[in-house]
Amino acid sequence: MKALVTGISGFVGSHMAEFLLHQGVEVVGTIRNRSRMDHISHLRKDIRLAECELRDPFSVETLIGQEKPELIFHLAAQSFVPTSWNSPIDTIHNNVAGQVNLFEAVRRFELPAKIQIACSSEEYGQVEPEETPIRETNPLRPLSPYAISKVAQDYLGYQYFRSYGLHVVRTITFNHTGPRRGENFVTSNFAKQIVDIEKGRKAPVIHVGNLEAKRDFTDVRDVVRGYWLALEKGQPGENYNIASGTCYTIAEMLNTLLSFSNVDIEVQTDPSRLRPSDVQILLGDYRKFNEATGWKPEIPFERTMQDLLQYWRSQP
Ligand SMILES: C[C@H]1O[C@H](OP(=O)(O)OP(=O)(O)OC[C@H]2O[C@@H](n3cnc4c(=O)[nH]c(N)nc43)[C@H](O)[C@@H]2O)[C@@H](O)[C@@H](O)C1=O
Repeated sequence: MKALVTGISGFVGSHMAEFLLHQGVEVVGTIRNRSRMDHISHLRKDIRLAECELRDPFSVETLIGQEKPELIFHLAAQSFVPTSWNSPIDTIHNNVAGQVNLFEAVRRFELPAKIQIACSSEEYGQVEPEETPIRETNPLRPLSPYAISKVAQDYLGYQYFRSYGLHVVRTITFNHTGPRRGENFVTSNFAKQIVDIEKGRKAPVIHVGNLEAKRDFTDVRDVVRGYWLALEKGQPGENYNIASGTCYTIAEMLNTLLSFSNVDIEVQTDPSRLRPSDVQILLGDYRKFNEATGWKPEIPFERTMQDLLQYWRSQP
């Protein structure tokens, strides 16, 4: 069995590759010439890398024609919400055109591949507290250009299934974190600041944005197991929430991290970390996915937070 992982050098891509190798699957991953390789350096002898610019139809067609994978995990994306306000067109182009190119190449070669696409809980956007836990039937009220790009990816998945019968399974993943999470994202950002304080590299002040927002965090290792199950047991054309079913305020998440450290810190709001509009609450209902695949989260939030701190402590 051969799997293609787009964005293999990224946070989720590297965990996906590890999971697939454990299943005995042959792994090919896409990178770009500016990709950082540190997340996959330990896997280099076990995986194959292909340079591919997903925004370039020719590049994607060449890759798909050469590799003809049976499974595709489409994880490559511009995934940081604040960047999408600074460069909205780039985010939309990158995320949407990349996926269209992939679908068109699969279609052109009539490849019977199963394709998982990484959609996002950001698509739900403005959710009222009484509308939680969020089901797949909730309305979509996206609040950022990133969220718009994910709505487009999501509905393109639906449309290519309906129009051409592509085996597309849409996973709507809520926040996920764990070792190797990029330092821009809130869990890693706070964990790294704590470790910098522990190591005496930084004054004991943590800079934060909106601490009131509520997020539903799943461990990345549970998420990639979900992506595998989505292709093994999920129905083509369907969408599935992948979530923990519990949410914390960002302040609670910070306190959990701090409970595993002995630094004394001051918390300071940095206005540049506040967003033009922030999704206030994301709390997912994963029953549909559980019924289809048997998936449920296994790694407790506290362990994820501990592992994340350990990751940053182990970095030079
Ligand atoms: C499902 C979804 O999940 C992620 O999107 P996100 O929720 O925007 O993730 P984040 O870690 O940037 O922010 C989480 C919350 O934390 C608040 N917050 C407070 N203070 C800071 C802060 O200092 N930095 C950051 N980054 N956020 C902060 C911030 O305002 C927001 O309310 C991506 O994986 C995305 O790709 C995706 O699909």
